[in-house]
Amino acid sequence: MIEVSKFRKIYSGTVAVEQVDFLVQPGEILGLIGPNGAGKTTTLRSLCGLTVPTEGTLSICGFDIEKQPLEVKKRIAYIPDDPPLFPELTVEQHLAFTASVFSVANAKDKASELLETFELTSRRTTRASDLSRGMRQKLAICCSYLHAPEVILLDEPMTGLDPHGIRKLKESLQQRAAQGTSVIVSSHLLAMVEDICSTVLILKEGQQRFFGSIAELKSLFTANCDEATLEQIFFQATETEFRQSVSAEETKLASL
Ligand SMILES: Nc1ncnc2c1ncn2[C@@H]1O[C@H](COP(=O)(O)OP(=O)(O)OP(=O)(O)O)[C@@H](O)[C@H]1O
Repeated sequence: MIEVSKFRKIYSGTVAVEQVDFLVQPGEILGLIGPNGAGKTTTLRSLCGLTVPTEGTLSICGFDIEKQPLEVKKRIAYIPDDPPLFPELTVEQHLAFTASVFSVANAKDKASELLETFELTSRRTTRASDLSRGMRQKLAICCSYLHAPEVILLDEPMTGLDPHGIRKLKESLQQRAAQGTSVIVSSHLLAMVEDICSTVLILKEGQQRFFGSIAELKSLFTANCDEATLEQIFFQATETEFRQSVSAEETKLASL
């Protein structure tokens, strides 16, 4: 479970995120979308404690990110768009290191299975510095899955992946969500978001434009939900003055 309330982030005068509120239940995959500079990475980094929020409350599985960072780190996996690996460590050394940090049981079997799924078995002894961009991404995904996190945050995860890798990543996220994991995927690939996400959060220039189900978003813009794609609606939601209206009750709650 991921809960974000009244989140705001200002970097030395630049407002990156302004008053964002959303919830990702266990088993849900949230698509985090918005134009460049919308605040997507800032939101993900704040959720895993790499960026300190200016205001608001962010929690993972009921643990406050600022007050209980260790409890949060045990339960979370964050895959940034350019994962920081150790250049001198091999593929299997990365997995062994990750397993020891998180005290993973049966780590060797789990690591072998993940390497097989993401087609890295033949690269077990290759150093990270000698992997291709897509292979580094696949290794980061394998490492992040090893401790069976309850929350997975991914920033542009498809970048560099081949079609097999994209399919395996999508399937693995859906499988993990089906087992109760909460997932956030930040991406500009709207067809992929529409394919695997149950809910979306649209940001623009740090402002929350919409949070809710894709069906709900479509119903705001079109009479026939089946005909409009998320891509078509994205432009209407971000290139107009559209703001999701909130009910009178929510407005009252927000003002308390
Ligand atoms: N470390 C930082 N210091 C100052 N400003 C920052 C910093 N990181 C991000 N910003 C600013 O915060 C805003 C949001 O940036 P962020 O990286 O969160 O956007 P994004 O939605 O992930 O964009 P993109 O789609 O281009 O990756 C931008 O105006 C950016 O310039």
